[in-house]
Amino acid sequence: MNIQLALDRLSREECFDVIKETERYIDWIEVGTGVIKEYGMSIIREIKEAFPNKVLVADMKTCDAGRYEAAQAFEAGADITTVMAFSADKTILDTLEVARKQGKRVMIDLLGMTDPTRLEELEQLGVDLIGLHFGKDMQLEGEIHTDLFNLVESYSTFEVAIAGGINIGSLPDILEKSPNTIIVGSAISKAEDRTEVAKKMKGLINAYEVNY
Ligand SMILES: O=C(CO)[C@H](O)[C@H](O)COP(=O)(O)O
Repeated sequence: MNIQLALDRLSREECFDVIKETERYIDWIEVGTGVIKEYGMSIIREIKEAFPNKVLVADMKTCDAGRYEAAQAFEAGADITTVMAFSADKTILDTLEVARKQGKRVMIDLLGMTDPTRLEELEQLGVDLIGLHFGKDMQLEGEIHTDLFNLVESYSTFEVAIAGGINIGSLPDILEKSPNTIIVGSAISKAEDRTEVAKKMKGLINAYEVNY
């Protein structure tokens, strides 16, 4: 099970600080949408150059012009780019094609998605990696719940990531659902001792995997 460190609402310098302080305990690095909007593709390039052995996720949240945006992200060094589940099928197919040609991947972000038939369609389109997502603004009114997994429980073909305010308190319930990747942003990046929080979260994951 991977930890994907999400870098959101951080300056360029803070992004590097957070990675350096936690790199022993994280597997994937996500350059957040807001950070990409602030610094452009150059921050993806710089982070990949500095940490070439980490899988780099560009949280592009693409919803149109898929071919162009996927190429942009991959050219900058991303290994995975994100595309919204509500996008047109053509957008999703185009991004998957660009990814396949370059040996890269697309993560489909299910933010706001409640329609199980869309999952069926995504599977038929060839999607293999999806992100369950309890959004930042939704977090102001509640907490992530494992009900999110209901959307994908009848599918064994998807590799599943999950995001949305996951912290040390909510991690044990999430672990019970055995996602492939746990995306953690503010619980680590805004912590006083980031190293300690990342270490504890990785420790909980390792302990769960040993006993599973
Ligand atoms: O995609 C995102 C926001 O749209 C974040 O990367 C994701 O929600 C993880 O961050 P946090 O743990 O702070 O919620």
